[in-house]
Amino acid sequence: MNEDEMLSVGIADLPNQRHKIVSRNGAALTLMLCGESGLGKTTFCNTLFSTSIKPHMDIETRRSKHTEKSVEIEITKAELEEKNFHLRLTMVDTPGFGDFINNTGCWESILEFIEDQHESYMRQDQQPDRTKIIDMRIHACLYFLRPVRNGLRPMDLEAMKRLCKRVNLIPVIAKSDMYTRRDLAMYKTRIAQVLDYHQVSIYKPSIDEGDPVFQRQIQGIISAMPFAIVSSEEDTRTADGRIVKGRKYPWGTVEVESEEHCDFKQLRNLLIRSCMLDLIQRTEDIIYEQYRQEQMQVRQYGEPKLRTIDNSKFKEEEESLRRRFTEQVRQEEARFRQWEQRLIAERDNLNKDLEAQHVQIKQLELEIERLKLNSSSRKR
Ligand SMILES: Nc1nc2c(ncn2[C@@H]2O[C@H](COP(=O)(O)OP(=O)(O)OP(=O)(O)O)[C@@H](O)[C@H]2O)c(=O)[nH]1
Repeated sequence: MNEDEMLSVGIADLPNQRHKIVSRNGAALTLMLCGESGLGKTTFCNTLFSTSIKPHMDIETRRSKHTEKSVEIEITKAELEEKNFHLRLTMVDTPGFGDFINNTGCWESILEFIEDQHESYMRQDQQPDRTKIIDMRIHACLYFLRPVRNGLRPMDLEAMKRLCKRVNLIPVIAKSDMYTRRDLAMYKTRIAQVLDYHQVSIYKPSIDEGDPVFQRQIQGIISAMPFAIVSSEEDTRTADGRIVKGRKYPWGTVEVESEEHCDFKQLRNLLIRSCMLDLIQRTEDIIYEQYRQEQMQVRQYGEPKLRTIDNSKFKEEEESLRRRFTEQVRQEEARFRQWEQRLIAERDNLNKDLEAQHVQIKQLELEIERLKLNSSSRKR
């Protein structure tokens, strides 16, 4: 035993114990992919984990989904292992999101799903036996963007405004190989400005003050936000003969992993290497805690969740039904009013006839009276 060991009580060994526990238990990460169809969500997911976790949707299913007019929730689970560390991964896709001409409120079913996971966890946490808790709380929502001249489409802004309160929101510019360097830089600046102006709080990793290497890494990640990504499941050969994941064009190869070409590497660092624990911890300590506190203020123990958000698609249908019903009632009322007026007019006519006949009878009666008087005076 050296002098240092003799003097210390052993607290410094705690990180090693922690490391052993975490290595043994592995981790569970739940990611949500949000964004309109065809922006490369499936490709990104498979590129990120270098396996075919998510199958691509075939054209026919994609086409039929476009006519369904609803946002679905599609869950894919996978177990990944690297150097004896197990990651239980859950990917939540949202087919149908933002795919329609009128996308009003399409974020609501997604928001409801996210809140339902907090709710489900809260309910299980209130039970006496908490050994079998199923935790599907979303640790990060990757929001795939198709940028426009002034930064963001109104729908994306509205959706992100709501999502950022319930989940670690990470906006990404999808298929960034489609834009020139200049346009991409402009989009990045504008998106950041718009998000800032509208107070959409996107996820920012916390910087560990003590570790300068880690600090530099995190600063690199933050400065790359919003990430502009390129994904590809294909291996391609570069001009200098390397085999890389990339997209081949007549003018050259876009390398997924090159920081010169896109921010894929920074995003992967954030999600898997540097900030996975921070994402999980922030979900638990800040986002879930806020949800729990809000609910506890308006509900009593065991009371079901107040469903303030109804699916807007149903709301629209309900509204149009209500309008149709009101219109039908209005038409029927007008028909009855006409019918009533006709009846009243007919009654008035009949009354007039009756009155005329009454007058006629009275005259005849008078005539009879007069004739009677005449005949009796003649007899006398
Ligand atoms: N240029 C370019 N194309 C991409 C990129 N990522 C994916 N793609 C292509 O875009 C098409 C759609 O990709 P998917 O990954 O199926 O898109 P998705 O968002 O999952 O679409 P849905 O399955 O309809 O929800 C495929 O042909 C991909 O090869 C990218 O970064 N750049």
